[in-house]
Amino acid sequence: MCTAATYKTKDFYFGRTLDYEFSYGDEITITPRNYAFDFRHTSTCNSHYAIIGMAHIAGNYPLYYDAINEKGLGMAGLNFVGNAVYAEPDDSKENVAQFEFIPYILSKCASVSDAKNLLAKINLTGTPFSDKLPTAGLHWIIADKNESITVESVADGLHIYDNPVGVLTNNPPFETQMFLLNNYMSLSAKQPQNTFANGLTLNSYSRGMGAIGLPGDLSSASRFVRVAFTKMNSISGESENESVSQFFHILGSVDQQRGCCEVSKGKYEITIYTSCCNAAKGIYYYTTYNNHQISAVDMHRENLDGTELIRYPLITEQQINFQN
Ligand SMILES: C[C@H](CCC(=O)NCCS(=O)(=O)O)[C@H]1CC[C@H]2[C@@H]3[C@H](O)C[C@@H]4C[C@H](O)CC[C@]4(C)[C@H]3C[C@H](O)[C@]12C
Repeated sequence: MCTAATYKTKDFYFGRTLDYEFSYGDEITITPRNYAFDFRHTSTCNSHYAIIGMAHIAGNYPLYYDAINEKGLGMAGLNFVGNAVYAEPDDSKENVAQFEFIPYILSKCASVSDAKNLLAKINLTGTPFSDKLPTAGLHWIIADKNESITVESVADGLHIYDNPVGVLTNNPPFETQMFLLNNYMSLSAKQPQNTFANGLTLNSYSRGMGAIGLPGDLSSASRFVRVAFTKMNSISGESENESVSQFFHILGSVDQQRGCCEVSKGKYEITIYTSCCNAAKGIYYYTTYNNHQISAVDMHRENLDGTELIRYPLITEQQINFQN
């Protein structure tokens, strides 16, 4: 399972949890402006916006899971297994392989509005990266400081939805996730009023009773509701530390602990990493399952006019701050 979320204070923040039972070998990867993107079906793109995000690098190619570009646009891919259906290449459109969808959009678009225009010309194909890395069944969230959209490629084509909550999880399809929110419209951050029935006295005996009914399990549909409620009721200061801290708390509401989600005998899905990008400043913050200390890579501390990928392996060991 995975969850992506957006958050706005003074700056715009974008991130996700990556939940899985194993890691492909992920690195914070900066693609500078002059790295040549050899897109599979279209021409090579020699000059583009710089990108920072989490990627598995294969054959010097950044296979991004989630990233932002220097213009403040963010994009993340989340599992959509069983529903994702990609197209065959079509000569009348710009064919983009699913593994290059994030770099394709982030290298060319400065905003969601740009992305919408480009998406109208795109045919998303199932072309695999290699026989070792077959096609991943995903759907995507694309967001900037003003708006978010969800992109789903399904049996009847490519769908682009406005995403007014700015969150995404996995199955079922996004429209159904949004519809299911109707079931939770009476939840509140405030204490509830007794509307149960006339003539019966009921009392709020604990704080937090306005959100009784908020689902607590790890299913994708439940995480969607939980993170939407948490994010949309979130209040924090506007400073960088307060904003980043609050963002990790939002995604902390859907954190996955080893042992609670068995995917096959003895194998458990966990939150491998949690990311939080300051999309305005080009900073990628992250924590990992075993390291809750926030680490960060700032794209603007690198030469963004270069031609080679810049890679930072994840710091996965906890650094406990002993005070005595
Ligand atoms: C497994 C990851 C998604 C995690 C997730 O959504 N878990 C939820 C599980 S479930 O639905 O609830 O069962 C996805 C997100 C991005 C994916 C990677 C990126 O798409 C980049 C390449 C794409 C290649 O086709 C396959 C390898 C790969 C390197 C992908 C491996 C894997 O499918 C990743 C890492």
